[in-house]
Amino acid sequence: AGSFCCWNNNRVSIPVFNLLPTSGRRRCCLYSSTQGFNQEEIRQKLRAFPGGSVDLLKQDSGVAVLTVNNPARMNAFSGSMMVDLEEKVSQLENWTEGKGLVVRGAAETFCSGSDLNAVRAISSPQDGMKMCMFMQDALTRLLRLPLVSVALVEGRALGGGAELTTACDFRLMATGSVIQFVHKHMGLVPGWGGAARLVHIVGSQNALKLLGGAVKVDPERGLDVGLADGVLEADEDTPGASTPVQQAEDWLRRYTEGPVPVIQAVKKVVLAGRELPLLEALRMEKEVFGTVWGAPANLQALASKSKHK
Ligand SMILES: CCC(=O)SCCNC(=O)CCNC(=O)[C@H](O)C(C)(C)COP(=O)(O)OP(=O)(O)OC[C@H]1O[C@@H](n2cnc3c(N)ncnc32)[C@H](O)[C@@H]1OP(=O)(O)O
Repeated sequence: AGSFCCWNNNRVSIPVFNLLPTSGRRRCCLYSSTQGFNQEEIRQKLRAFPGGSVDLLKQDSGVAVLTVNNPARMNAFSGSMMVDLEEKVSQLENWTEGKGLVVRGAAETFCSGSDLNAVRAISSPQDGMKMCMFMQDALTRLLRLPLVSVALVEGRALGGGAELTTACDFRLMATGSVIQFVHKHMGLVPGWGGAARLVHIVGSQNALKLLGGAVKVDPERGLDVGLADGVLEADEDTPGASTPVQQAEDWLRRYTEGPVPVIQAVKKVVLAGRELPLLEALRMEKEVFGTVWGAPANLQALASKSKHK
């Protein structure tokens, strides 16, 4: 109880996430050893390609900032950064006070995908698939966090960087930024789950256009196809103007304002609706409903006789 399953390939059932209670959440992997997935072995292989970091700042406001930090390589993901990412996702899975998450890149650019130096060194299909499973697992768990997440896209989000934006609930694009699934130009397709998520976000027709054409998506086009949820205007000339991260946090506030259990419950019911067949989603909704019905926020709202004008 308290979790549900998906991925019945090879008759393996994988817990998706735990709903009750929020504390002591169990970490779960998308793949198991039956599919050749040994997380510790892959971690060790990835650590052989160091450089950069993925940094997590958890704030008292309940909104965390996750920064992809490798500016010398336009925030490309080294192997050790993939391990960092997975570790930071684990920390967020256990963050009971969390409500929101901003995912960004250091030095005013988002992420240029996987580090091509590492890619060259692990170009065997077997190793590539292991890296792919590791990143699919980390990014699926990122999207399934009971936090409302937004990718703050400044500069470029290329290849795996574009895939990372799809592992957030929302995407905010800064003026002049570009999201581009450049995989076709690299003789590849997305492997970090980016294609599957893109279809959910923009529909299969648009996904085919964006992947098949390796289209440069600027903010205008992003809004048009539904990949972007908002555009941040540059405001460098105004003294005291808020930074892009502050702007992203302000934008997110409309969804994260309120008690932690309620915000987390909202994300959970939406996630259930997005990932589960209807009957299972309805059951899950009932379970989550049970956690908020008669809970302090609900009782307080009833006592205050609030009107929704
Ligand atoms: C999952 C599949 C994948 O993600 S495959 C990887 C997809 N990504 C790419 O192919 C990105 C290739 N890089 C580029 O197109 C350009 O570097 C971009 C990002 C447009 C930036 O161009 P520009 O502003 O001219 O800077 P630059 O090329 O001089 O780059 C600065 C330094 O960063 C490096 N860099 C950039 N991207 C990567 C990467 N993905 N892996 C490793 N290094 C990368 C560049 O090589 C350059 O380094 P250096 O200064 O020459 O030492």
